[in-house]
Amino acid sequence: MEHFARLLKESWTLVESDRERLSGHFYARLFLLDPELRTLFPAEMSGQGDRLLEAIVTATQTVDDPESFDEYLRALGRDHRKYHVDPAHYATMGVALMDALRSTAGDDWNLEYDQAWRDAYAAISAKMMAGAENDRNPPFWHGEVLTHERVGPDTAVLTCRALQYPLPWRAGQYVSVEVPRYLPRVWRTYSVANAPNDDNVLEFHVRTPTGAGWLSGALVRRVRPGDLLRLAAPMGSMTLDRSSTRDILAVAGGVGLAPVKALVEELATYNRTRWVHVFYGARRPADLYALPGLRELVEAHPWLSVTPACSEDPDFDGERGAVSDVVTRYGPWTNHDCYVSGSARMVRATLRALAEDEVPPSRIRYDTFGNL
Ligand SMILES: NC(=O)C1=CN([C@@H]2O[C@H](COP(=O)(O)OP(=O)(O)OC[C@H]3O[C@@H](n4cnc5c(N)ncnc54)[C@H](O)[C@@H]3O)[C@@H](O)[C@H]2O)C=CC1
Repeated sequence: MEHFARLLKESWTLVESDRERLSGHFYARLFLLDPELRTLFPAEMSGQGDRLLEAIVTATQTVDDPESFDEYLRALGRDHRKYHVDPAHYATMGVALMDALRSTAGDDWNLEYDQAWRDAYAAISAKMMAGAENDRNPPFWHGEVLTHERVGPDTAVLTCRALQYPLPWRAGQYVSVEVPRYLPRVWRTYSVANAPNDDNVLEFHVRTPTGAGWLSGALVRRVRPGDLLRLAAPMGSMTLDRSSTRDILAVAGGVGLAPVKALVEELATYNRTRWVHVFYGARRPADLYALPGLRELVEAHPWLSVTPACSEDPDFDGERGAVSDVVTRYGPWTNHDCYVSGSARMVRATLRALAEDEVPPSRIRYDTFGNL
């Protein structure tokens, strides 16, 4: 297995710096092999298109740890049902991937590399197909927007009800979202900001700093109550371990508060014994949109404390600085279960702080949507 993983990583270095060419070749080949596949992708390919290749490559690079990535790949397979991907498509994608790798790598590509990628792709696609096949849920749910509130110039909190079928997510997980009316076939992941409930209602917190994020832009600025969304495949491992008796540290940056709020709501249904400390960082006080709701939860639950922090307001009447630094000031957190949610850089900084406190990695849960 070590040799196999080394071959994959070594060969990846031949194409890594030429991602654009790899991606261009992959999609050109894919659509030539099966022109029908083009209809599964959005009209505007930049950004979205790369996600497929990205997912394949990420999975291939993690093949040396098959146990821990088994569930990830199955979930990815379940998630891909929303694109109406079938087993024949997986075979076509494999051919396009191999062609793209060979032509981008050039003369240094060899037979050993070729075999390693073919084996890796076969293993990954088999797991993804198994995940898709065993999924009893629909490929996606329709969700009707119930409420939409602008809580800042760039930020919205919205709720929607999944229609027809129950949507079984766990507190802390994320789902894929599409807004067919404005951006058909463009899917992005968002953490669900509330705990599962009998009403099948999901809450999302979305922020889009000026100019960034098509889908987030539509969710913040265009979506209205009554609009239909599509939701797919709950994923992610930032979930509660109910068997643990350790106290909890949750660190959230900006709208990274969403999954943390869901976890706290879930804890409110059964916790009596674990202290739960939430650190909630934002740039300015006006960005702490969720603070009033959190304060209500603190009033209701004696085991909960919330510490807000502002990183860009030297006059803030509370903790100042990046939330990762603030957490360090309150530590050590060595004996806590830790949850971290925010931008990739915020997560990285917080993981470093927790490593200094010697928190065992197995007690830290996080999901990032960007590369760490
Ligand atoms: N499950 C998850 O991990 C989730 C992650 N997110 C991500 O969270 C991010 C939130 O973005 P915004 O609301 O714009 O937050 P932001 O960029 O305004 O940052 C909020 C706070 O996070 C901390 N922070 C940011 N960059 C940092 C750095 N380099 N080092 C240390 N601390 C840092 C600071 O305390 C800052 O005040 C997005 O990237 C979003 O994709 C959102 C929801 C769920």
